[in-house]
Amino acid sequence: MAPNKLNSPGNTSTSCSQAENGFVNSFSLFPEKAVQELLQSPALGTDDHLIEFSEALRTVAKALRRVAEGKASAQAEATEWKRKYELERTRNMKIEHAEKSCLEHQADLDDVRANNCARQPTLCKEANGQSEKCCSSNGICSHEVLRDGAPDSDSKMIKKASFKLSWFCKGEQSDQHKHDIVSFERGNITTAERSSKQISLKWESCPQTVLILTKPNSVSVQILCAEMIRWLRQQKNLHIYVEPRVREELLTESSYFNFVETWNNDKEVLMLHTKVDLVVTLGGDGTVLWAASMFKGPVPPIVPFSLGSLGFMTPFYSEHYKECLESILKGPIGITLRHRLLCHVIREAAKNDYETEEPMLVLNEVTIDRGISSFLTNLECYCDNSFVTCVQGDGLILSTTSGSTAYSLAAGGSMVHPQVPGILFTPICPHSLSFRPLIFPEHVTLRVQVPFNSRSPAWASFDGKDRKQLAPGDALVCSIAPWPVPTACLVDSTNDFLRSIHEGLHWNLRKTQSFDGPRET
Ligand SMILES: NC(=O)c1ccc[n+]([C@@H]2O[C@H](COP(=O)([O-])OP(=O)(O)OC[C@H]3O[C@@H](n4cnc5c(N)ncnc54)[C@H](O)[C@@H]3O)[C@@H](O)[C@H]2O)c1
Ligand SMILES: Nc1ncnc2c1ncn2[C@@H]1O[C@H](COP(=O)(O)OP(=O)(O)OP(=O)(O)O)[C@@H](O)[C@H]1O
Repeated sequence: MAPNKLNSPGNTSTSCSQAENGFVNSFSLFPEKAVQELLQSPALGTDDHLIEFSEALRTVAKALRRVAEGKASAQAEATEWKRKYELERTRNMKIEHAEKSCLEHQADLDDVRANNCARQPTLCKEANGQSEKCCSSNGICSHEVLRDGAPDSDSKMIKKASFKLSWFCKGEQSDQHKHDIVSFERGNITTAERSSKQISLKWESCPQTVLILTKPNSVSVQILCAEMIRWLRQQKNLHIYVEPRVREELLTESSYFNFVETWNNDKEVLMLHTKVDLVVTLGGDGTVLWAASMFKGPVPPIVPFSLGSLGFMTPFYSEHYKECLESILKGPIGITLRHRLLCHVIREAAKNDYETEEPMLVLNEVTIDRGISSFLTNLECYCDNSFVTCVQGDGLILSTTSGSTAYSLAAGGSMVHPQVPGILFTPICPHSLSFRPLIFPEHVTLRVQVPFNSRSPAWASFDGKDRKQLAPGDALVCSIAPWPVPTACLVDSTNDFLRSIHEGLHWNLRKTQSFDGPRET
């Protein structure tokens, strides 16, 4: 009989194995459910037309699924092109800047240096020794020019300090970032020296402008901030930038702080990276996240002072700020290059694939969760257009390795050294016993799609902030951003990371077993 044909073991097992693999999709669910409901009705159970109707619906569902997959793949491709375009634009801008700086550099250098050295005799000795190497083909140089009509009369034009990054491999210094090179000479596959050992930043000209970012509503932070500004101005003659809120607080305390600079609008914030040589944060990890979020492109080196309860990214002790800053301003500085994720929300309602919202950059993670809804999230995940899985649970965390000790860790993800390039894929309370977290390599593009049959919308949040609703059909596409966050190390990136998990998490703390007991003979 026809209903038996539908309920035949063959048919049931096919739909079951699809469901187990997470392949049941938004379109195929509706017709099956509808048909089952119809079949449950005794009056219609034997109607052959219904069977035909259900098959027709299945065909339509299949076609719709193909359309959805095609659209998703086009979206991912468009995002990838957009990313490549942004990379190319950044690269061209860098080349343009470098060329411009090289020309101006020679002419201006003597002038500016003479000025600066008069103010900072000790700092410049070393930098002057390095100046000839500036713009050399080895290492990465940085010079940006500020023409802002700054209030200070002697600073009509402040040259952003240039620096060079070098990678230390096997205790030796290497000017160039060594990429992993696979050799296959005579049929033997070997890899060259691994890249990205300790990274060292050496100033080629003196840092002149410091941005200080502070955790709000903290008296101890306010006091330290004022003290640090006085010291940086009086002892180092540096230009200081703070947030508008902090400038107001400082001026309420004393008119002495009139020289402290700030910005008036978001446009000026976007240009901060061209003015600031160094960022100092006073707070906890949240203040480092805040600092990173202010830079939508390149980020100046950040020196994070610890004034919170937990500090995974804040290795510097505020009590010793003078010694720390002396040594940072002099250089060289150990650097942890922390990767960020570039996230695009792509709306189903968008008229074309290029109509995307402003991309978001995260240093820790982007979380897609169920928000206040009591339903399971249902998220289809793809990696470079290959189906990964369907997340049914409270949500999913896509985390950087720096964020691996934050929310991802609490959701069962592994802790990963921040210098490892990769994207952690960590489910939140998955309703499945076998959903272990994954780590993807740095070059992939991940896409998380809310299927059309989802019972509720999902919510994306970026480093725990800026929640955005994802309606059925909307997707979040994310990949590693081209602008990492360079944070200064107290010792080096490995030592700082291990110290943070030992001190912050008491990782693997256990009383040592005593010698006094049974022994293997
Ligand atoms: N269940 C959880 O563990 C949980 C839940 C929500 C958010 N978070 C984390 O909080 C972060 C936002 O931090 P915030 O300070 O603005 O909010 P917050 O003030 O709520 O602090 C969250 C805590 O996470 C810690 N933290 C932040 N980044 C970290 C990192 N990279 N490694 C280890 N610990 C880290 C902070 O020190 C702080 O103790 C989010 O990015 C997310 O990772 C964690
Ligand atoms: N300059 C800032 N402006 C606005 N918000 C900020 C700023 N700096 C930090 N925050 C926010 O304040 C919150 C607390 O900051 P932070 O984590 O640095 O301090 P904390 O909570 O005392 O540290 P810990 O979590 O280690 O105890 C975070 O949510 C962060 O995003």
